[in-house]
Parts: sequence; structure tokens; C-alpha cells
Amino acid sequence: MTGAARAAAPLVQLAGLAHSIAGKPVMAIGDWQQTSGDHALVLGPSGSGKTTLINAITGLITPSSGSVHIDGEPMSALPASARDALRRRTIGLVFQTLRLIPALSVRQNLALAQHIAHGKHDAAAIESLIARVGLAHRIDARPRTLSQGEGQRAAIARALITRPRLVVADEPTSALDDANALAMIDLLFETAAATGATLLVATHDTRIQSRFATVLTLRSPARAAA
Ligand SMILES: Nc1ncnc2c1ncn2[C@@H]1O[C@H](COP(=O)(O)OP(=O)(O)OP(=O)(O)O)[C@@H](O)[C@H]1O
Repeated sequence: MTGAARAAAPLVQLAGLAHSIAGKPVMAIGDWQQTSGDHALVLGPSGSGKTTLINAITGLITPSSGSVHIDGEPMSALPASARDALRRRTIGLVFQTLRLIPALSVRQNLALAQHIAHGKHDAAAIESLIARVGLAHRIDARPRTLSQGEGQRAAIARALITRPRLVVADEPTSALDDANALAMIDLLFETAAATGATLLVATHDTRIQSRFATVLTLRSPARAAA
């Protein structure tokens, strides 16, 4: 795809997207698209298929029907190794369980992410992003010594250090109290603005809904059919 065609393509484009496991429908979206810069919330109750949708968007599963395009590239149609490469190039992931590597410091976690995505090391970019999320004083700390809030800030920095076009966050706030949930979303918005990323946040946490102009509401396909 040419640069001009890519610039015109939606960042995320879903067409007829649905997924079944052992014949049971677990996620049904149909058509949806997200343009670059348009932060979006995927909102749905437990079991409505949010994680399944994220797994399809990030190329971790092959949807049973329909397609996923990321930045104009056919994620769902690519072989596994090409999907991995597309994910590393374009997507940063933030999980509720932070998934930082325990044996590495915060700085080293970011360095590894940078190396995997781009095969390069930019120490100044790491220090600057860690300072931006308010963790300069913990840069050489191991993840197990961080507070929950510090760990979440480290996980956001790790997702953004590769300067992904899309940041996908799965339930980033559900374990947090009201003040920390909103602070987490504010930090995601601020770091996304600083690095040029677009956010796609999946949650059942309605407290953060008002922060997003675009909301995709999911219903369990089993309930929708009932
Ligand atoms: N590997 C699997 N095998 C069988 N059923 C599955 C599997 N993965 C997901 N499901 C089912 O698919 C449905 C959607 O699951 P999914 O995890 O996508 O929902 P969710 O909206 O993310 O839920 P939660 O908010 O509880 O994490 C659920 O009914 C779940 O039990």
C-alpha cells in the first residue's frame, strides 16, 4: 500500500466481524471503523466479547467471520508471523494485569519493548517518557516494588515507547477507585497526545464513558439473539 493510500485508510476497520467458539457465538460487531485521532471506548458487560474483539483487532486470534484491517493492512488475513510484525509496528497494548517483566527494571522493560518493535535503543526517549508518566524516581525499580498506580504508569509508558499508532487497553481502570480510574484515563489521553497515538479502550467501567466522544457498545451475541 502506498503512503497516500495508508494515510486515507481508517486506523481500525472491521467488516462483518464475528467470532464463535465451538459453534457458540461469543462476539458480533459487524462493521465499524475508527479514524486516527478519534479515541474510542468499547463498552460492554462481562462476557459481551470485549477481550475477544481486542484479540481479533490485535491479530491474536483469527475471527471466524469478517475481517480486521489495521492502518490499511489486512490483519486478519495475514499469516501469523506477519501479524506479529504488524502488531509490533503499529499497536501498543495495556493490560489490567500489567504484564511487566519482573526480572527487568522499568527502564529495561521499555528498552526491551523498543528493541522488539524497532530493533533499536533510544535511551533519551525512554527517560523522557518515564518522566512524563511521573516515574523518573522509579526508573531503575523492579516491577514488584512498584505501587499499583506506579505499575500502571509503567505499563502505559511501555505501551507507548514504541510510538504505536494505536494503543489498545483492556480493562485499564476496573480495579481502581474513582479518582485513580479517571487519573489513569487522563494519563492515557495525555501520553497518547504526546506520542501521536490513538486510543481504543475496552471496559465494562461506565465511570470513564463520558471522557470518550466515540463509544462502541457491545452486547453478548447470545443475549442479542434471545
Ligand atoms: N477460549 C474460550 N473457550 C470458550 N469460551 C470462551 C473462550 N474465550 C471466551 N469465551 C466466551 O466468550 C464470551 C466472550 O468472552 P470475552 O472474554 O471476550 O468477554 P469480555 O466482554 O471480555 O468479558 P470480561 O469483561 O468478563 O473479561 C464469554 O461468554 C466467554 O465465556
